[in-house]
Amino acid sequence: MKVPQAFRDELQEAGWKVGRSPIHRTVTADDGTIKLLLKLEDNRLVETVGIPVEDEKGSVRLTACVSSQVGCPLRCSFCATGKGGFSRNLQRHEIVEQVLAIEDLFKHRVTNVVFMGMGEPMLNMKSVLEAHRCLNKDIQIGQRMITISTVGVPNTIRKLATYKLQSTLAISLHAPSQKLRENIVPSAKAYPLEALMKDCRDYFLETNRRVSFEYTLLAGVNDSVEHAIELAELLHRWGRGHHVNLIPFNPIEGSEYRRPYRKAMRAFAATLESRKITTSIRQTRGLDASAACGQLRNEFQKMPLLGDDSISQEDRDVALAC
Ligand SMILES: C[S@@+](CC[C@H](N)C(=O)[O-])C[C@H]1O[C@@H](n2cnc3c(N)ncnc32)[C@H](O)[C@@H]1O
Ligand code: SF4
Repeated sequence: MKVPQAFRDELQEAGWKVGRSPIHRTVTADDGTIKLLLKLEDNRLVETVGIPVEDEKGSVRLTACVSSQVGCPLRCSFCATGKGGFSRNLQRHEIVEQVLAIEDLFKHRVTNVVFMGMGEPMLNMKSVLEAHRCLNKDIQIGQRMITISTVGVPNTIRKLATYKLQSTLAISLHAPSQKLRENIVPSAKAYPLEALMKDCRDYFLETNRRVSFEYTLLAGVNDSVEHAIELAELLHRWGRGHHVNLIPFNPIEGSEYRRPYRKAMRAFAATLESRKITTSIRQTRGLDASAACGQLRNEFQKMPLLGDDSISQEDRDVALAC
């Protein structure tokens, strides 16, 4: 697909060079998932994943999993991106061109976009919202087909609510209690769980869009039936009709975590379902393509932590507080 003219004009007006970052590497999995590394103008590498899924009628849904930052400063304990360090925020055209690269590679329109690649979108809200606008208005991807995933950055969910997007906000929760969450997600210290849940409830009241919750299952850490019961109680305290997406841990190099057995994942899901919380277990795709987020980039590039000044002092403070 060609770069849309409106997008090209917009970039030129803004004084940006209209170009496409070349593909540095692609890795293709047996299930058709393709992970690619784009080489940015400053030689930094960023990961994007294309995930094709064929429905019963034979039509293909193509999801682009895009990055919002080069690396991530938030250092969640199970995430290869966090372990690889942080370099800089992506600009809007660097986000949009990931989608175009996926379209070119698959020779198919991208139907869904998820901000679940490298980086924390809410630490780069301005570019993410500009890219969102471009994907929706210029590339004609429906707002409801776009998901923004965040581990939670103070004050950003309230701000996002004011835009009244029709897109899905997904919160990476990973634990039903503050203590456990802090162990898994260091940035939770700066944003207590109850404050995060309150902001999610307010987001729903403001936008009428239900927030969905992601929960990466780590064997022996957060995957017991007791954890599921506690999670159901937490969610019911803060609203109704929640959806939880369980993500089996994708092993990363040097990690102490393990992926739970299928039986434990099913028991966790059944416990939530029996408490009226709709639950899905994310199918692991492209595992054979070193698919855990950030892993491929780490193989090709080591980066300095917070070594760049394109992140604002405010965001840097949040990152360093973690
Ligand atoms: C890479 S993050 C990017 C978006 C945002 N920073 C966030 O945390 O929601 C997207 C999702 O990938 C998940 N993730 C990261 N590393 C993972 C791993 N090794 N195994 C399973 N899920 C992982 C995170 O839990 C998060 O829900
Ligand atoms: S899970 Fe998200 S917030 Fe956490 S380190 Fe990875 S990219 Fe950053």
